[in-house]
Amino acid sequence: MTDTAENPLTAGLERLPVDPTTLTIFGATGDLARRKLLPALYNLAHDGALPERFNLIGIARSQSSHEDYQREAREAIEQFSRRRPDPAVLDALLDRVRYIPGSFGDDDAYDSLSAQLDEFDADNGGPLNRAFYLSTAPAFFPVIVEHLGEHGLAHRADCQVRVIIEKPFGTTGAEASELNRRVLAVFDEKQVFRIDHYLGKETVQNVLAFRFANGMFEPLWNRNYIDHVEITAAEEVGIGSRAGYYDSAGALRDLVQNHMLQLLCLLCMEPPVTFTADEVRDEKVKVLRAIRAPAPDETVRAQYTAGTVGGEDVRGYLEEEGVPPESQTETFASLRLEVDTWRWNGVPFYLRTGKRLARKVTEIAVILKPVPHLAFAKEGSLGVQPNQLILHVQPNEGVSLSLGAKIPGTRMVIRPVQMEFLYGTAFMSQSPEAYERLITDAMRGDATLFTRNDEVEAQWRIIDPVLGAWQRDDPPLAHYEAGSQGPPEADRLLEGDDRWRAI
Ligand SMILES: NC(=O)C1=CN([C@@H]2O[C@H](COP(=O)(O)OP(=O)(O)OC[C@H]3O[C@@H](n4cnc5c(N)ncnc54)[C@H](OP(=O)(O)O)[C@@H]3O)[C@@H](O)[C@H]2O)C=CC1
Ligand SMILES: O=C1O[C@H](COP(=O)(O)O)[C@@H](O)[C@H](O)[C@H]1O
Repeated sequence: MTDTAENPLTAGLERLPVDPTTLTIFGATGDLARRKLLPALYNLAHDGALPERFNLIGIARSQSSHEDYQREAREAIEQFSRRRPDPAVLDALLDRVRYIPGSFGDDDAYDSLSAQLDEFDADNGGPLNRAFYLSTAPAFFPVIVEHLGEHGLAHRADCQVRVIIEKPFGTTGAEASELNRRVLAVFDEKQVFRIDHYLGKETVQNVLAFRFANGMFEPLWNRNYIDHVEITAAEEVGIGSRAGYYDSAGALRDLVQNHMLQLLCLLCMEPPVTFTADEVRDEKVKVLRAIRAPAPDETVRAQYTAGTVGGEDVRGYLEEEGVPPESQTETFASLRLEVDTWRWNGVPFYLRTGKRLARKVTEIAVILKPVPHLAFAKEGSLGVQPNQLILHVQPNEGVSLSLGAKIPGTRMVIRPVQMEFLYGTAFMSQSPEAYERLITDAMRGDATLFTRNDEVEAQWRIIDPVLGAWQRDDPPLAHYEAGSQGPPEADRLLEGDDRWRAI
């Protein structure tokens, strides 16, 4: 694979202009900053996609100096970057990094931040745009936002100020509304960029390209031709060292409320007139509003027990470090949803996600209705199956379509074959990480791939009743062996609609 910049098929496409910016990461020593944000910034620098005048400020609790933090950032980039770092690019990036030790609730930290921002402005010959990335535990989101407001850092007449907020955005609809209220008391909605990193994935954006750049699928894209849809986000990994967060979240909040509902929105939304932030998000909100919350018997929740994943014995969820021995938290969630619109009425959408499943796979499988009549002899048509269109989000990014084809020979015997588009071979390039795209878009002020306040609240409106029922043990928690296809209870949801595709 060639680098994007050197690839004739993609050259020149990455460099949309970004105004000079100072990016501040709150939680700069944390797991997300180290594994994703710093490497994304390096890769943007490598591609020449950062503004010429770009500076980075890290804030966290640890008492480090600028030099210590630059060293930590170098190590994180060397360990996690998708590319082997070029020393010259890395040195130039780190040279513009500063660190402020301090507590998020402490006014001194914001005074130091304000002074450092002014210093960067002065060094760069004038005011730079400011982006504040809240890569912290959610409890700090309102604290930081309010301190930014109190210290006069939320609005500036001479530059753009933006705030990027990590997930989870609330743990219930009520919390999300309250958080929106507190954030929007300080910032205007157009300054706010709520991250859902799935929207930064190339293959997720390709759902829109696939639907709205190809005329041939639109006539089929409705209840007349589509039988049902399966959306899977399966992971091999367990919860790692994130028990503190995960045990209070669970799979429904962690992946369904955000990433999976976003996939569903992109799949179901009506075409926007133009590809602008508010038009795209208006259409997504309409989809969310058309989904009624599922009844308890249209949901499955389950927890993994010990098993084998990728040939390695792994422990069960209750044995994971930091998980309370009685925990009822689900590590697998599955829902049956319907989108009550003219286009989709009666089409079931099945969602499933889980940790410690057989392999990592995220895909959208659109299963079309069977042909109305088979003219072929019975034995020849045994292999005829409804067409399946699979949007492979990860891995093996691409799209495949199953077709019935005649097996070569003297008899009319049919079996399914695959037509495939693979990103790797079609574009001969490695896709950028989601955070590369999202950080650039936020610095450019393009909110198309970020969730709006009403959107996030509409997502919770679907999830809240499920959480309520699950708290009442309805349905009871099921179990599945690590490394398996998930709990057998999930098959019950699909009754009459085939079987889940194998993970
Ligand atoms: N990690 C991941 O893979 C993902 C994380 N997210 C979200 O990103 C956010 C950050 O997650 P993650 O990086 O994992 O969290 P971590 O716990 O690893 O990092 C938290 C950061 O906040 C700092 N911090 C904590 N308390 C304070 C305080 N009182 N004052 C100042 N600094 C403080 C820590 O500083 P110090 O180390 O110096 O104590 C550290 O830099 C969360 O909202 C999470 O949900 C979203 C998707 C994936
Ligand atoms: O947001 C999250 O996503 C990851 C999965 O992301 P992916 O890009 O690897 O598909 C998940 O592991 C994590 O629990 C969740 O918080």
